[in-house]
Amino acid sequence: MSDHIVLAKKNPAPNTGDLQYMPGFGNDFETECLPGVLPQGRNSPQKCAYGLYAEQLSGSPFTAPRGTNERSWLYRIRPSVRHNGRFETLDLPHWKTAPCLNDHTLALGQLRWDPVDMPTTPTDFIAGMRTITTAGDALGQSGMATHVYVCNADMVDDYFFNADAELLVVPQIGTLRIFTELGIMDVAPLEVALIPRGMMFKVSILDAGADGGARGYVCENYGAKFTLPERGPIGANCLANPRDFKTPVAAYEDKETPCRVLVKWCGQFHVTDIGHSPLDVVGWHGNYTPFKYDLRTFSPVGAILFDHPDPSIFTVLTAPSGEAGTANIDFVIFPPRWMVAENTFRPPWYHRNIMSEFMGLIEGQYDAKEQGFVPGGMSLHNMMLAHGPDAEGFTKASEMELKPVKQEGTMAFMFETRFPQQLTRFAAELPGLQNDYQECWQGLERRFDGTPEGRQD
Ligand SMILES: O=C(O)Cc1cc(O)ccc1O
Ligand SMILES: [Fe+2]
Repeated sequence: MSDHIVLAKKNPAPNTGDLQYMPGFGNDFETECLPGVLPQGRNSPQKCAYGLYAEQLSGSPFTAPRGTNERSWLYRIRPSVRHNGRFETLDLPHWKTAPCLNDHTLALGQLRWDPVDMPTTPTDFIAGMRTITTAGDALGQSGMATHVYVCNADMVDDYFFNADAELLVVPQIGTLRIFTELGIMDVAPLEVALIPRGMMFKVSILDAGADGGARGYVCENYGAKFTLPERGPIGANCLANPRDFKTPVAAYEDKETPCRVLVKWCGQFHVTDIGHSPLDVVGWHGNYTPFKYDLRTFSPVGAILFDHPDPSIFTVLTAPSGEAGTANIDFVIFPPRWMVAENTFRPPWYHRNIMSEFMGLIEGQYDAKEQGFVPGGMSLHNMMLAHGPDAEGFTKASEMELKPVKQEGTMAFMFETRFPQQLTRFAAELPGLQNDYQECWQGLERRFDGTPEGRQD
């Protein structure tokens, strides 16, 4: 950690490296780098301690119901408005925003890709964002985009905020250090991080992969914020537990050198100069916060006698759309777990879905695909398009002895949305697009020639 960064110290949690986090989902937190930064019993005293400025960051309308009302109070060296004049437009050609229709000529179909290559020239997290699909309409504050980021350079004097969406970051290779206005999070593969809409941040690569860079997936959520799904009859525990979400303690940079603030706003990018680091929040309190979550702390609940349940049992976070049970986005994982169901075809069933499914693989193998879906790769099974296990997977799962089997060393995930996902031209023209993906189902033969008990071949 460099000299000019100051970190608050508070209730160190175990196993969090040199950074500290506060546990809980949607809590009202408070954290300060110096004693007495936070005013007590009020938000906006005539003079703030240490001469700081008070600034509110509203993540919901003032009048949102208590359950969804989110804001934080930031006590900072300068207010955010202190930058050098107007914004200028900036070109980031690979980061697209919905609606982004008819951008390619690829025919409709089930799609799968090999991993996107690492960049060969210095590329930071923002420049390395490559949009794969867009869905809905960012201006209508609904829908989402899926991206892959590939980067090999740190953001040093560049800072970014996204007015269009919150960002759910899913690293696949390399550990990211995400320095936000509210604190610093280190996020490694098998962890995810959420950066709230409008919150300033920069990303550096803490630990690059073997090929010198970092890669991962991002879900850009234009709609209502990600929250925990209801557990229904599961009760008060399991799935993603609130205390496993970690919000960083306050941290600030006291840096008085030329910097830039980059903004994504209604699908366009803008930049302005600023003479200091905008990550200058010395203390804050509130419930509009970034957080990270370790996917290994997800406690899966599944079938313990027979049948394959709907994958919604594996929902980590859901972003509601306003229509009950119809998510703008569900973030679903397929973690290591025991498969014990008797007399059951255990992998995912053949399926057509009104929701549109984008999938990625962080490590290991996914149980519906024997080959071709590799870590860092992705697949798209769009609205109402049929999909399911490949022929090899079907044969194996139909004939295996159904003793308990542990699926180990695997972590796949899905960004599932109610909106059809529109492919970008970049995705349609990626060299890693598998032209032979359909082949994986061609070995599924006609099977209507068996006995009532099922064909024995
Ligand atoms: O592989 C998929 O398509 C995702 C998926 C997984 C599952 O267990 C059930 C349905 C489903 O769509
Ligand atoms: Fe599916």
